[in-house]
Amino acid sequence: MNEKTTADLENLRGLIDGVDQQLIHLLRKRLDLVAQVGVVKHGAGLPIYAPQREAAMLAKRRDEAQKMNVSPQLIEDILRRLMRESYLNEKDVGFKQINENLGDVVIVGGEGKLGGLFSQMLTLSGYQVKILDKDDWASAAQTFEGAGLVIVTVPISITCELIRDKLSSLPNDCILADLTSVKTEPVKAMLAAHSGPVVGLHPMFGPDVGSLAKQVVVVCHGRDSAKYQWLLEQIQIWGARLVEAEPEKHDKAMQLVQAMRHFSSFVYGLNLYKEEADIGSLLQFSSPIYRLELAMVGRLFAQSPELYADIIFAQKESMHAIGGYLDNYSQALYLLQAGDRDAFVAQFKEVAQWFGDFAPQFQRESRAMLQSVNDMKTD
Ligand SMILES: C=C(O[C@@H]1C=C(C(=O)O)C=C[C@H]1O)C(=O)O
Repeated sequence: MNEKTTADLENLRGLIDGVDQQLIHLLRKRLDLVAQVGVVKHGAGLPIYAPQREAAMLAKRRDEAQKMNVSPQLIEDILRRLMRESYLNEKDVGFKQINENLGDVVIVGGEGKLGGLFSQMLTLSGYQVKILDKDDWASAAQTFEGAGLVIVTVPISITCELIRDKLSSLPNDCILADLTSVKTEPVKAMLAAHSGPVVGLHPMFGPDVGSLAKQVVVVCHGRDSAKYQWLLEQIQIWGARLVEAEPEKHDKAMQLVQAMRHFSSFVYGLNLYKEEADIGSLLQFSSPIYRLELAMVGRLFAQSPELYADIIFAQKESMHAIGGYLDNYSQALYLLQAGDRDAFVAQFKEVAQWFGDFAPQFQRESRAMLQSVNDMKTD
C-alpha cells in the first residue's frame, strides 16, 4: 500500500469508527426507552412481546430504508436483533403478578434446569416459590400445605410414579401441573392422583433460552380450566405463545419433533465418532449449512445424556417412527447403490411437491440462519 492509500484508509476508518460510536450512543438511548416501556407494561400487566407493534414498526422502517437506498433486510435484521435484546432487558423489571392470592408455588424437581427457569420466572412475577427436590421428601407434607400450585418437573421415567405416590394428598383447590415432554400418561396420572385443577404443560424450549418471548408452551387441559386460566395468562405475560393440544396428538407429534430429531442427531454424532472424523479439519472445509448441521449435532453432546435418553425412550411408539426412517434410508441408499439417478430425481420431485409452499419458506428462513452462521466465523 502506498502512503496515500494508507492515509485515505485511515481517514475513512476514523469516520466509520465515529459512526459506530454514535451507534452505541443510539443503542443506549433505545435500551433506556425500552426499559421505560418495560416499566409501563409491568404496571399494566401487558406481555413483553408485542407482535403487532413489531410488524408495524418493521414495515415502516423497511419502507424508510428503501427510500434512503438502505437494504430493507438490513434494517429488519438489525431491529430484530435489537428486539431480542429488549425481551432480555424487560425481564429486569419483573412481570405483573396475575394471581395475587395464590399461596405458594411448589416446584417438584426445581433444582433441575427447566424447574430453575420456571422458578425464576415465577419469582420475577412476585410468587413465593418453594423447591422440593430428591432429598426434601421428609418435609414434603408441610411444604404442600400452603401450596396453590404444584409443578412437577422431574425426569420422564419417574414422573408418573412420583405423581401417583407422592402427590395424592395435595390441598383440594391446589393446581397440579407438569412440564414433562410427553403428556398422555402424566396428565392421566395427575387426574387420578388429584381431584382439583390439573393442567399438563410442555415448554417447547430448553432452559438456556434467555427469554420466553415467542417461545411455545403446549397446554393439555386436564380439569377445572377456569381455576388455572391465570397461569396461562401469566405464561403469556412472559411473552410465550400457548398452543392447546390433546395429549395424544401432542405425543404423536413429539415422536417426530423430539424422538426422531434427537435420535438422528445422536446417530450422526455416533457416525462421526466411529469414522474417526477430524472435526477441526472438517470445519475448515465446512460450508455454512454443514457448520449449522455440526452445531445442531454437536450441541446435543454438550448436554445431559440422561435427558436425551429420557426424551428418546419416553414413548415406545417412537421406535416405529425411527424404524420407518431407517427403512426409507435403506431404500434411498439402494437407489445410490444401483446407480439409479433418475429414480432419485423422481423421488426428490415427489417429496418437493409434497412439501409445497413450506419448501421455499424454509429456504428463506435458513438463508438468514446461514448468513448469521457465516457472520459468526472469526478465523
Ligand atoms: C419495546 C416494546 O416491547 C417489545 C420490544 C420492541 C422493540 O424493541 O422495539 C417492540 C415490541 C415488543 O415486542 C414495545 O412494545 O414497544
